[in-house]
Amino acid sequence: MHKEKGGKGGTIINVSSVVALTKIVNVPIYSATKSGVLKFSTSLGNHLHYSRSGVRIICICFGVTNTPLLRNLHNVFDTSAEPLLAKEMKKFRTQSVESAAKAVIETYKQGASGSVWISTSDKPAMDVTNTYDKSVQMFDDYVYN
Ligand SMILES: NC(=O)C1=CN([C@@H]2O[C@H](COP(=O)(O)OP(=O)(O)OC[C@H]3O[C@@H](n4cnc5c(N)ncnc54)[C@H](O)[C@@H]3O)[C@@H](O)[C@H]2O)C=CC1
Ligand SMILES: CC/C=C\C[C@H](O)C(=O)/C=C/C=C/C=C\C=C\[C@@H](O)C/C=C\CCC(=O)O
Repeated sequence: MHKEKGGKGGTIINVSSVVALTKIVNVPIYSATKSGVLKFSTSLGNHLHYSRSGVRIICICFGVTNTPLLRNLHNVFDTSAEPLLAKEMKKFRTQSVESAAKAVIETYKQGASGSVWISTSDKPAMDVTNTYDKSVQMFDDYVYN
């Protein structure tokens, strides 16, 4: 896909989770992987890369979605975390896969490279790039000033 490698550009939509954006702390490895996806996407989607590659990189963070993944959670995570996990997950309205699919289409139509989206609780997909950027900017201010 990379323009400098003879490709025509394109779009990659990476799948992360609301665990990467919220205070959920009881699934450390899962959180690490989803945070990695988020940071990888925002970094690779940056205009410096995008202007060369022509490949738009978008990250979508799903809330609890009614897929087979949810149907057998026993022994997937640390079993001691299961009760807390069950409690955390009840805070979300489980959304349909149709809502998740619509959200992916919306991000494909509207998403800028490096953008971050949330799809949760059957609500329309929301572009949260500005909020995400602002939170990062707050850390930048602390680190660089
Ligand atoms: N269901 C949910 O509530 C949420 C899911 N996600 C993420 O969405 C993504 C998809 O999850 P679901 O559709 O819910 O799960 P799922 O378990 O329903 O589907 C996962 C699919 O990945 C395939 N797969 C597994 N390992 C593979 C491999 N090594 N190579 C190729 N394919 C492989 C499986 O065969 C399966 O079809 C995951 O990254 C998950 O972490 C994120 C937030 C919420
Ligand atoms: C508390 C989470 C609530 C909502 C987040 C969101 O809906 C979500 O991402 C749901 C995920 C459900 C995942 C179910 C199974 C995952 C399987 C593996 O990929 C787990 C990987 C590592 C487990 C080890 C660990 O993190 O402790």
